[in-house]
Parts: sequence; C-alpha cells; structure tokens
Amino acid sequence: MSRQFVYQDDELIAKPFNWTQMGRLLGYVRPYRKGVAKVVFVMTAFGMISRLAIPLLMSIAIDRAIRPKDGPGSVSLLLWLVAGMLFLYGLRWWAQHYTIHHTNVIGQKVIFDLRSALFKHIQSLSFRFFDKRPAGSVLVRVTNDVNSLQDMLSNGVVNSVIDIAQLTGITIILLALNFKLGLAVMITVPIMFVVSSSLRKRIRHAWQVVRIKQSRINAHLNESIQGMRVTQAFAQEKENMSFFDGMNKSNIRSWNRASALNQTFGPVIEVTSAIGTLILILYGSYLIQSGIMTVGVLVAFVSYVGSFWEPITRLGMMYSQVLISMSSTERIFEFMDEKPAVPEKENAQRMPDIRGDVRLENITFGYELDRPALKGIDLDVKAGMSVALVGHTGSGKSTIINLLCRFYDTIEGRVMVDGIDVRDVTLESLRSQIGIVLQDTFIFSGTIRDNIRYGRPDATDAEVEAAARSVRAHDFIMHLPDGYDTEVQERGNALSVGQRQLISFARALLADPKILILDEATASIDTETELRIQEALGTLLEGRTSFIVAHRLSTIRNADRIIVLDHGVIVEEGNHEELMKRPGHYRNLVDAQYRFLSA
Ligand SMILES: Nc1ncnc2c1ncn2[C@@H]1O[C@H](COP(=O)(O)OP(=O)(O)OP(=O)(O)O)[C@@H](O)[C@H]1O
Repeated sequence: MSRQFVYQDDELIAKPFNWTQMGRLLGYVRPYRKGVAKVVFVMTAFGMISRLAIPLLMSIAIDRAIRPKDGPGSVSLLLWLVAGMLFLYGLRWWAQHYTIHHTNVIGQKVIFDLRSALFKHIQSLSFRFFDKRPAGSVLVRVTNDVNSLQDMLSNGVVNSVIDIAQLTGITIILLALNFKLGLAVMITVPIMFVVSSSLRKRIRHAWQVVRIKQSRINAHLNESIQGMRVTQAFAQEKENMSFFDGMNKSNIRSWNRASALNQTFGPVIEVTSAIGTLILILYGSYLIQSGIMTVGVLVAFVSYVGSFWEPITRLGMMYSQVLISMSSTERIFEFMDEKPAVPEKENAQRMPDIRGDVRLENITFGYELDRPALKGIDLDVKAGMSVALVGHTGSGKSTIINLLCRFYDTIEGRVMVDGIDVRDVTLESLRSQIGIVLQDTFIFSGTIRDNIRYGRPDATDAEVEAAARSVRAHDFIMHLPDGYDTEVQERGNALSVGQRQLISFARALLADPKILILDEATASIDTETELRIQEALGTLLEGRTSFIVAHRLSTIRNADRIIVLDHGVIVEEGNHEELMKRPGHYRNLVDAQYRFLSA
C-alpha cells in the first residue's frame, strides 16, 4: 500500500540544553517577579525556617527534657518544646498553602501570556508559513506545547528556588551538627549527579519523539476531519483508520519508552538516599558509642537527612521536567522566531483612503524560486474599473490577487495602489481597504449577523440588514429559523453554496472597500440563484475597482477589461467585443463554453 499521508513537519530538534531559551522562557515570568519574590519570601521565612527548626527542638527535647546526661528530665520544658513544634507545624502548613495557591495563579498568568504572544505572532505570519505546515501541527504548538510548560512555570520556578534554599540550609546545619557525619552522608550526591546526567540526554530525546508523534496525529486528525466527506465518498474509512491506528500505536510506544526512562530518575535518587541513610546509621551509632555524639543529635540528623533528599528528589524531577519542557520550549520559540515573509517596513505609513487606481509594474513572482507563476506582468487599472482575470487552471489568476493583497511579495517589479508601493504601507491599512470574496467562502461559527459584520464590527443591525438586502440575501436569511440570529457552525456547512456566496457579498459590501477582489465560485448553481448572484454582483461592484477571477461568461462579459493569462503571462487584453473580433485564447475559451452549454 502506498503511503497516502506524509507529514514532514517537525524533524527532531536536537539541540543541547539551551540556557538562552530557558532565559527567554523565564522572561515571561519576569512581569510577575514581585509575586514570585513574595512567595519565595513566605516559604523561606516561615516554611523553611520552621522546617529546619523542628528537628533542633526535637534534639533539645531528647537531650535536655527526656534523657539529659546530668539530672532528671523536665516535663515543663518538654511541653514548651512540643508547643513550639506545634506552632511551627502550623506555620509551615500556612506557608505551604500560601505558596501553592500563589504559584498556581502566577503560572496561569504566565501561560496565558505565552499562549497569547504565540497566537499573536502566528497571526502575523504570512501565507508562505502556512503553505509549509499542516494546520494540526500549528495547533499542537499553541495547545499541547504551551500546556506542557504549565507545570514547570507554575510550580517549578518557585519550588526550585525554595528547594535550593532548603538544601543549602540543611547542608549547613548537617555540617555544623557533626562535620564528619555530614560529609559522609553527602558523599552519595556526586554519584547521583553522574548517573542522572547520563540519563538526561536520552530522556529529552525520547520526549521530543513523543511530541513529534502527537503533532503528526493532530495534523492527521485535522486533515481527516476536514476531508471527511471525501473520505466517506471514496469509501476510504478503513485505509484511513489503519493509518491512524499505526500513528496511534507508534505514539503509545514512544510515550511508554519516554515515560519508562523518565521514571528511572526516582529510583536513582531512592537508592542513593538509602545508601546515605545506611551510612548515617552505621557511622552515627559508632559516634554515639564513642561518646562523640548524643542520641538527640542523631535523631535530628535522621530527620534532616530525610528532608535533605526531599528537595533533591524534587529538583531531580524538576530537572527531568525541564528537559521535557525544553523540546516544547524549542518548538514554541522556533515559531516565535519565524519572521513574516511579508515584513512591514519600520517606517511604514498608513495607507491613505484609497481611490482605487491599481498598477502592476513588470511583475515576476514564483512560490518557489525556480518555478515562476507570473512573468513580466504589466497592468494599469483606473479607479472604478472592473477587471476579469481569465485563463486555464494554474495560469496565475489567484497569484495576481495574492500579490495585490500583499499575501506574498513580488520577486521583481512592484504593486502600486494610488501610486503608492504596497510595501511602503502598513499591512492592516492596506488590507482593511481591500475587500475579498473567496471562492471557498469561510463562514465562522456564530450568527449570520456576526458573519456579515466580520469586516466592520461596529456596523449597526440596520446597516447589516441593508447590506444583505442590497445583495438579495435578506429573503433567504429571513427564512432561516432565527433570521439574522441563526447560529451557523464553522464553515457554514448547513448553508448552500449560493447562500454562502450571498453572505460573503453582504460581508464585503458592508466593509465598503474601494478595491474588491472576487474569486468567483465555480460550483454550478441553479439558474435562479445564478441570476440573483449576478444581480448582487452588479450592486457589489458599483463604484469600486474590482478584480474578478471569473468563471461565468456573464461575469466576464460585463467586465470593463478582460485579462487573459497563460502560464503566468498576459496573452490578451481588452473588452469582450474587442477580444471576440480576433482569433485567440479568449475566443477559443468562449467558443468552448458555448459548446459545453449547448452539448
Ligand atoms: N501556495 C503555493 N505554493 C506553491 N505553488 C503554488 C501555490 N499556489 C499556486 N501555486 C502554483 O502557481 C501557479 C499559479 O497558480 P494560481 O493559483 O495563480 O493559478 P490560477 O490561475 O488561479 O488557477 P485556478 O483557476 O485553478 O485557481 C500554479 O502552477 C500553481 O501550481
């Protein structure tokens, strides 16, 4: 079986641990540094100090109140010490509660900012970027990759600071209580670091593989759902399912592998801590028997060593979390670093109110450098003129439109609107004055009213209805269950092709652009709707410069100027009568249409 789906995005991004990127990521925490500092202060001042003081009180209780070397024990001292310990436990509980609550709030804010920044950036990227990537894989970065940083950013940063402080505190206390015993217990730490750092690389690589597999699943899901009608029409469900199963299984395998590797971190630390405790008991009892150390100090030691491994375990887990997040961080910043292929000049001005003169000067352009889609195109269109672009499929009609809206930049030549190069003005000021009606009319989920209002959100209900009436859409809208408030789902599947087209006409009319671009629908519709659309088109084009990728003879014939394209070159130009007088591409095209209609 040939492989029908190929998702080539996302090769392994195998870079070493990157402090610069980590620094960049932490840059998103910066705005909340005051909050982080507060949490760290509360946790170290109250949480950590109480943690460190409890074993000391315990040791005093044993050596002075319960079993002093000289004289009897003291119940009142014991009660005071127990009360002190209870107070410290309470303080510690409050500090922990405070920390968890605030770190979560900060983490959520950081994730919110990161996701917004990523989405904002993706929206600024040009068509070229989306040409190269399946929608699903873009989706994964905004959802999965950002989510996977959530844990690290919410608890990780704060906990690491607290853990490092606690570790330092305990180390000092252990060495101060008994320098030799402290050193003997800590001898295992370097061993642990050597073992865990060799695991580091493998774990990171394994999680990268998981992310890539997930990204492919999402890309495939996205494509499958969008293409479901075709899949069902060609009865390809089984094939599709087996392909999906393969992806799913491969994802599970790589997940299991990564997860197994990840779990080796815990045991490494446990074994090391067990060895440490063993050393402590053996060497500790020797020291007690030799009279160098008291039982109370050994009890405190046991308690400290317990809390010594705790931050190390957490830091170890945090470290593997950082490694996992590293691949997501890399993938997020890879998108963030993507520059728009159509950049805005730094000193770009706002496009003044457009009159509608358009000039294309000696334009050459290709989506790929070695395959030009347009060659030496010259076109001078005066304001208010309607231009029909005709030609065989792939001749370059849509490409002209893409350049006019500056979805791509020309390789040679320039596009001028009212005598201004489109590269000299801001994209927003240019595009907001150009209306586009695409063949595949995109209806967003929401009401019909919202959809018509899309290009001019401040339009009143009366204006929305007036626009719909002008393009003859009002009647059918009123027949929908809730009229203008009828909810349509994404892509407007419940509407017919003709109805979607009329809604997009109303949308364009309401936005009232001086330049209108229209990719005429090729789908055949009934004669009545066709007539209605033609009338609506007449209203829509009035007083605007228009470029129409035209398929219907009636539209072409009504245009002031017809441009015939062939393999990216203008081969004929004129109005219908002029072009019909001489033999050539256009006359052949019209004759072919007549033959088709009369057949
Ligand atoms: N995003 C893209 N990436 C690479 N090549 C592209 C892209 N879009 C179009 N092309 C190529 O550019 C050439 C011109 O395509 P264009 O879409 O302008 O044709 P068209 O005349 O509008 O065709 P149709 O009537 O079928 O829509 C074609 O050879 C096409 O394969």
